[in-house]
Amino acid sequence: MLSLTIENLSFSVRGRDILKDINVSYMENQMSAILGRNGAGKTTFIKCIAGMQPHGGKVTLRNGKQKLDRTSIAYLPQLEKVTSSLTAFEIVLLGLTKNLTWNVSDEQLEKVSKIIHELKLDNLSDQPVRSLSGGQKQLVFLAQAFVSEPKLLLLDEPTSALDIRHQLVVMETVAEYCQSKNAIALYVVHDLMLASRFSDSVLFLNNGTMHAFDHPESVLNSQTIDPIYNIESLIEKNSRGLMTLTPLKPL
Ligand SMILES: Nc1ncnc2c1ncn2[C@@H]1O[C@H](COP(=O)(O)OP(=O)(O)OP(=O)(O)O)[C@@H](O)[C@H]1O
Repeated sequence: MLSLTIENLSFSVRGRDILKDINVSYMENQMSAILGRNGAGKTTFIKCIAGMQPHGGKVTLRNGKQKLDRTSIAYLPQLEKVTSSLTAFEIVLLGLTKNLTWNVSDEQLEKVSKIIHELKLDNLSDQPVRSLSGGQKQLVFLAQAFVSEPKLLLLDEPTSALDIRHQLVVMETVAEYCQSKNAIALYVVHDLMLASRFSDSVLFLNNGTMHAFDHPESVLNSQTIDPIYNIESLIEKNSRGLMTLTPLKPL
């Protein structure tokens, strides 16, 4: 059984606490949203887990008794403007850089073709990524994250700048990946309704501390949300039992 355990995770810069004593754990097949205001520490949190940021405390990714290292983790940064003239195929191939040499093997090319096919990107394969739409780019970079078959996906705002349909496509693709590979996905997101729809748990960070960590239905309520964002909101359940949030006013 795959598990990710985070104990007393802390990070400070010049005496300022950016993250303080975060304790959370996740099990395989789980998707979990990381929520909080701008500057709350969300990106720093997933960078620490990815091993990209020196930190205090302990992060342990384990499959049964076996400890897994960074090669089992894929990190997808916030997509800035992509200006690369590499093709979609080449971008996905770069997801295998840990194992790439000057000679790319048929097996590696086959892996790339397979994931491109699974994400229905075949007809974009030869196009430079800079020519693709935001949604298409996001899927290409997800394919890059998937191609090494990581056990832990860390996604920083994978749905930002996407229309509603592409948000659903991306989130469903991640959910299917977690189920089929018995993986864990943590994703930073600002859309609370998307978090409620695609999470087994949500972590609310507030000024670098853990404000709440629980099932979405226990956490996504006005008592938790309003003080964090300093707003007044109306939160209701619709006929399908899913959350709807109407922001009423800033306080
Ligand atoms: N290496 C660093 N040196 C100095 N300050 C840092 C460093 N890393 C993060 N910070 C600060 O820590 C705070 C949290 O940053 P972080 O990017 O993690 O926030 P965030 O919740 O992801 O924000 P956003 O929603 O705006 O993307 C910010 O004030 C940021 O400036």
